[in-house]
Amino acid sequence: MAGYNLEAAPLKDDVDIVIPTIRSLDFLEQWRPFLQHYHLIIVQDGDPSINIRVPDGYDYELYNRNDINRILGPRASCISYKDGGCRCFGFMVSKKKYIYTIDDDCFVAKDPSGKEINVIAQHIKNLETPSTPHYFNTLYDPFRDGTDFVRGYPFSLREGVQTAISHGLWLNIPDYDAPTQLVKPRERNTRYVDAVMTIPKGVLYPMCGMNLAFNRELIGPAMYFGLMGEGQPISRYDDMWAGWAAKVVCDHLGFGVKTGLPYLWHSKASNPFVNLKKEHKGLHWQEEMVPFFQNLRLSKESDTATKCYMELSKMTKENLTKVDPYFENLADAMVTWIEAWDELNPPVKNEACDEELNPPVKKGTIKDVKAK
Ligand SMILES: O=c1ccn([C@@H]2O[C@H](COP(=O)(O)OP(=O)(O)O[C@H]3O[C@@H](CO)[C@H](O)[C@H]3O)[C@@H](O)[C@H]2O)c(=O)[nH]1
Ligand SMILES: [Mn+2]
Repeated sequence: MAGYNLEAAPLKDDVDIVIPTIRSLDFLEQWRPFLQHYHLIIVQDGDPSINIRVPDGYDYELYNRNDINRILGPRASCISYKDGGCRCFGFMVSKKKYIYTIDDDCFVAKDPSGKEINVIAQHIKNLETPSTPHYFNTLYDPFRDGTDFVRGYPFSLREGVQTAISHGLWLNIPDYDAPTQLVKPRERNTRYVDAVMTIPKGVLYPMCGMNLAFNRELIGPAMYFGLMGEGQPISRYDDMWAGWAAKVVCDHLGFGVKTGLPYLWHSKASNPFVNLKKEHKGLHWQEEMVPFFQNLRLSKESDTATKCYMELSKMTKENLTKVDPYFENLADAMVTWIEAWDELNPPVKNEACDEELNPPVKKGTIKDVKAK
């Protein structure tokens, strides 16, 4: 692929870019310098008979609802329809180590010096350096250039843990819920905070899927964006559900989650009145869902993301069905998701000794992390 500087595309063979879309992919024109060397997995939501155009020069796979039904058969029921949560189908069909997922109404942002931000380069830095979930560093990420652990930071904790998730932020339209958008229609985020930080162990956060990267080998099976959209009582909590679940799984398995840089420019295409209709049950249920995730404890037998997720599905059924019968369906869909994940991502066997080549990742270990 000619034309753009390969240095702007680090680890190009290890990253897939997943885009859910009900609109157009013209936004990719502006991203060429940063995204054109990567492979795209586009999940076309809504009417599958609509032909969407992918800008020339991009290498991509495109899946519509008919494709999802054909590939997953009855298990396609676990993939949301008419909700951005359909993106997780892309996570499942990818074979790469890292996923970067971005929405179709997002554009390249500039840092305060006026330089265009290379989102993937920053996410990869975040993912390839350790996290520090056990003790907070007041100068934020000690693995960034020009900073370190502050005085009083125990040396025994400076190795950190492997990072599984990098949550990027947004300039212009912030990720507010519909009521907040409705009362502050003109609010724009102009504040560029030059910081990356680890979200401490035991602390949950509202994960947004708009500008998100993760290590699918470590946490992929826990990145299920739930059952939302058409036919369901709730929408737009897809990324929240995935974020809460993935964080408790990361905490349990000893992996870290970072938030902060990189920023992108969000020029919101969704409508807050429509969003309020889609979100209103979630606005109530989050008061029960968050304490559920805060209080659950996974067992020590759950030593992989898959096993954690199966245990989580059982706990969802036991604890949240009293909130609404919907959660029973969600819990079943979580199991279906894992079955489908395993079918598309079978464990790799070493035929010489008949051992699995991808055994459970040892808790809290860091592979290939360069010491500072
Ligand atoms: O039915 C749908 C609706 C949307 N999409 C695609 O999903 C992403 C995000 O959609 P949108 O820009 O409308 O959503 P926002 O309100 O701006 O952003 C947040 O909502 C989250 C919850 O879904 C989302 O992760 C956040 O970023 C776009 O690419 C749409 O095209 C869809 O596929 N199906
Ligand atoms: Mn948007």
